[in-house]
Amino acid sequence: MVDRAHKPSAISPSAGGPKPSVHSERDRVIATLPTGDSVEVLTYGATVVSWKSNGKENLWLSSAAKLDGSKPVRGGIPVVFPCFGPPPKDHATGKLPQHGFARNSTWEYMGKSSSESGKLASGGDDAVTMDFGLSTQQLSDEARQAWSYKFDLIYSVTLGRDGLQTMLRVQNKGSESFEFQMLLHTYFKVDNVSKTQINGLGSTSYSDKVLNASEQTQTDPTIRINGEVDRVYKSIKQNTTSILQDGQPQLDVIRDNLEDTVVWNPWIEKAKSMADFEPNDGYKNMVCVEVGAVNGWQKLDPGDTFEGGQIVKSHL
Ligand SMILES: O=P(O)(O)OC[C@H]1O[C@H](O)[C@H](O)[C@@H](O)[C@@H]1O
Repeated sequence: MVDRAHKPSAISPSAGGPKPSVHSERDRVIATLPTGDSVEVLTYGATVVSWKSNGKENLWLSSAAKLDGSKPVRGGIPVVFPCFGPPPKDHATGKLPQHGFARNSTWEYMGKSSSESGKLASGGDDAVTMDFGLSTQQLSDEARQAWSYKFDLIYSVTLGRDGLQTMLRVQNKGSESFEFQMLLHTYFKVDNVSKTQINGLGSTSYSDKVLNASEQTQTDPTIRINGEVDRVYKSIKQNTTSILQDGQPQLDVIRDNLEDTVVWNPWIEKAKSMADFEPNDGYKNMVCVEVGAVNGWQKLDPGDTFEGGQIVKSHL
């Protein structure tokens, strides 16, 4: 059971008018605003699998994604912790699978809080937050043996009229320090990736995992996708990465206390090689813009807490 005592108490929404609603099903929790905007979160991986605003789905989810807990979800927002990518063998995370254990562990739904105080609730609009917890005791024996530190994670998913906020709080509950990476592996849905532009990463240095080349610099302020892209942008100065479609702003991804962003599109061959990536040409309708702390390691001393995440705003 994750300790929620340090969380601020719920703030009542403004009086009058319809309120957001939250209902839980066997394997997921769904929040809906009076406007019809909604967000759906599986307890498996605390994976956000749908976020709709203005009647439109903002997240890409493979039609072959496994939602039954047998495999991390291909799409939505998988949570990556405590390592990104295949961990280095000589690191404390070295025995864990690619992207760690958070995305394939079952989290506890800790309840909702309504608020008008969040960053999404400007102008007195109601917002609703759902908290999910994962701690050492909930891990599989395999994961706990591979990484034996004591921790609490609280993942807070807030839906507001202005957008979606997802924040991960990491607490060291043990008596020794540990190192971790974290990332929110968001699959955004786009109409046509060939006409998608990504702005806000200009003049930033990155590692190109396709070319296996580190220390590259993004000279063009706009990234266009016309082939496989797998880049880790590091120590980014500006907080907002924007996704444009046909030259029109579609989404803003705002980093909160995180300095890195991965841009990924598997393109034709890699998409075909992933059994859970369907349809095969689904790469045309998605781009991953993944905020995180993945450049080196975050060190967390006993009792300390780290919090980072994103606010995503849709312009459509
Ligand atoms: O197949 P997965 O383990 O979900 O990883 C999917 C992708 O995640 C990130 O974007 C990495 O940068 C990619 O190298 C990786 O291929």
